[in-house]
Formats: sequence, C-alpha cells, structure tokens
Amino acid sequence: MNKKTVRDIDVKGKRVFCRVDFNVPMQNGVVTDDTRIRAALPTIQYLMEQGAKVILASHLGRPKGKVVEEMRLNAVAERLSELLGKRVVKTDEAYGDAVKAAIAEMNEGDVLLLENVRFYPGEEKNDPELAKAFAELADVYVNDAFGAAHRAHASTEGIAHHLPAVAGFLMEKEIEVLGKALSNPDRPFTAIIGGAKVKDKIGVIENLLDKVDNLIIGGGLAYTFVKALGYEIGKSLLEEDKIELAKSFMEKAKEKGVNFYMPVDTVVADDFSNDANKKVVNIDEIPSDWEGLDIGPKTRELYRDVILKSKLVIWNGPMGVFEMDAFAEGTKAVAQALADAKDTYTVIGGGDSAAAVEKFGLADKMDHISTGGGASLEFMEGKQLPGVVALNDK
Ligand SMILES: Nc1ncnc2c1ncn2[C@@H]1O[C@H](COP(=O)(O)OP(=O)(O)OP(=O)(O)O)[C@@H](O)[C@H]1O
Ligand SMILES: O=C(O)[C@H](O)COP(=O)(O)O
Repeated sequence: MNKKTVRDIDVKGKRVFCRVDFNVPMQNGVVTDDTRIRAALPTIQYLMEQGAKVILASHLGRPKGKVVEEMRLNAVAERLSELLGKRVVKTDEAYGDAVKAAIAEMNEGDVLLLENVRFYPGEEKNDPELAKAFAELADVYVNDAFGAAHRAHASTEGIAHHLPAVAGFLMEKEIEVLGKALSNPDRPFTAIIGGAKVKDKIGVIENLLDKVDNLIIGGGLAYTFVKALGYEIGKSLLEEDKIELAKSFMEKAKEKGVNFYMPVDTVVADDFSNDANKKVVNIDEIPSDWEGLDIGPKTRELYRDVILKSKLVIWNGPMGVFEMDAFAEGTKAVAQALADAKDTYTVIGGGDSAAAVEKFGLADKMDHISTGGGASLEFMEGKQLPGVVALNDK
C-alpha cells in the first residue's frame, strides 16, 4: 500500500483520533456480533503499547444527524473494555468542551470512545467545521475503518486534511488482500457473485470480467440471467430492465475467454417462506407460479468443482435465501467448498456472505473475511475509496 500506516509515525504521548467501524449489530442494548470490534484490536493495542492517548470514533446505524438513544455507543464501549481488559471512557458527545476535558484527563495508553459521530448532521455532509472540531481533539489521525472507507464523511475524510493522517492495521490488511486479488491474482482466479439484485452488482461484474478466469453467478440475481437466456423463471426475482445488460455480460465473458457459470438447477418454492412447498427443477423447467430461492444440488457440485480447482476465490453475495434454513443449502455448499479448498486463497467480500460463513461455523476456515460490506463492493468495482485517498502518501 502506498499510504503511511501507524508504523510510520511516532505516537508516544500524542492524542490519536482513531476512526474505527464499530457499526455492529445490537439487540436490546447488547452487541450481538463483535467481529468488527475485535478486528480493530491490533491497531488499538499497538497505539496503547506505543504510549498514545487513544481517542476512538465510530458511527452506529443511520441516525440521520440526530441523537437516537438506541444508537449510543455505550454497549460498544462496554464490550471493548472487556476485550481490552481495561476501562474505556465513553463520552456522551463526539466533540466540544466536555470531550476536550475528558481527553485532558487521559494518560498514555488510555482509551476513550466518543459518541456516535452520525448524531451530528455535519458528519455525513463532510462539513469542514465538524472536521475541524474533530481535528482539534487530537495530534494525529488514524483511519482503521475500512468498512466506512467508501464514505467521504467528516470523520473518515474531512479530518484527514487537518492532521497527519495514516492507516491502521485493519485498513492496511483489507487494502492489501483485496488489492492483490484485483491487480496480481493467483490463477485460476474465480469470483462468485450472488445476492439479491443485478443492479447492485453491475460495477463488480463489469470490473471482474476483465480480471477473472471463472465467474460464478448465484442468488436472486441469477434469474435475470436465466431469463436473458430465454427461459421462463416463474415468480423468481427479475429485473426486467437488466435483461439486456445480463446478455451483454455473457457476451463479454465469451469474448474475454472467461468461463461464465450459471445455475443448471434450482430449488423452487410456492411461497417466500421457510415452510413453503419446495422442489428441485432443472433451470429451464421453473413452473410459472413458483419462485427460485436457492441453487440446486447439481449446481452446487458444479460450483464446488470450480472452487476446488481455483487458486484464488472471491465471494460476494449468498446463493439463495440463506436466512431461511429451507433455502440455505446452496450458500452452505459454497461456503463448505471454500473451507475444503486447502490450496485456494479464499476471500469473503463482507456483508451477507460474511454473515453466512459465520452462521455455518466456517469463518475460521477462510483466509480473509472482509469487514466491509459496501466498502469491499466498491473496492471490487475498482473505485477509489475516499477514506483511503485522504491518507498521507508514503
Ligand atoms: N433467489 C433469491 N430470491 C430472493 N432473494 C434472494 C435470493 N437469493 C438470495 N437472496 C437474498 O439476497 C440477500 C442478499 O443480497 P445482497 O445483494 O444484499 O448481498 P450482499 O451483497 O452479500 O450483502 P451486502 O449488501 O450486505 O454486502 C439476502 O437477504 C438473500 O436472502
Ligand atoms: O456497515 C457498513 O457497511 C459500514 O459500517 C457503513 O455503513 P453505512 O452503509 O451506513 O454507511
């Protein structure tokens, strides 16, 4: 990476404003998945060991510039205290005199967590005044929030123009793993793209068609491709206005010599529910009032073969409605194939695929699970991430 990291600067005795992505799932005031908090620990612990005063900032949810009580970061501070084995001071605001006073009390190695930065309308607007107010709290800026790096907000981008600005270890690792995959991949290189909509994956498919050897399609978006081949898809998800685009992707794959894999069979249901009647049919035999909710067993075998023969696989988006057990088998089979592919470097592109791998208990079998949903998607589209661009060059 051509950006400076925490290793390149001296932080001893300094106040470090460290942006992290603690946008974690919560239920009844308790953090239900602390993956993103744990992923930031190496940077936080390094800063503590180096004698910095660590001021952490994060967003949680989308409070739209207002205080929303359920989106306060108190439970996150508690969980972080447990993980660090050290009390984390939590302020009720994210800047201003009370926050400055709390920071003035800090000793080297102490950790403080600011309130949700999205309680202020200036955060998402990248208001220069708010960026300055954040910068006034610190001597150095560290961005370890890969998950929010696609957002040009006051705490992810604006602040970087006022302080020495470097990347944390998580940011560095994410950029290196995904960057290497896209610029210098081991081959055969396979991308598996699933999820709900073609619309959300256009940029990724376009960019990956120039890079991969194999492109595997699954999930709800596959049915628009099936329709583009001229088959009936019953009540399955269809984006009518993307049929031509799907055709052009298949043609482009052919021109570029990319093997394009689509489902050959599918699990159809007579209702969008876990208890629906279901059956497996070939892809050209979907009954008119049924909908495809998962890839079928022949497709699972086909995809498994391709995965096992690959040296690098990137996966983004589930193969079916994996939240319902009745339609989770296809997604599970892909996750299992990735887990079994010992000579394959496996990268999970965040979001729902990461949740699926966790759900099946296979997370520790993957080489890299990105902490970014939208951020990893935009990175895979070949876009520059504003939170990274704003950091100091090496
Ligand atoms: N055949 C299908 N029919 C309808 N919905 C489907 C189908 N297959 C998958 N889905 C749904 O697609 C959703 C995931 O799609 P999405 O495009 O958001 O995935 P993602 O890119 O992995 O997630 P994220 O946007 O969080 O990164 C899941 O909720 C899943 O139930
Ligand atoms: O969960 C995420 O993808 C990041 O935390 C960014 O959140 P956002 O989509 O609300 O900006």
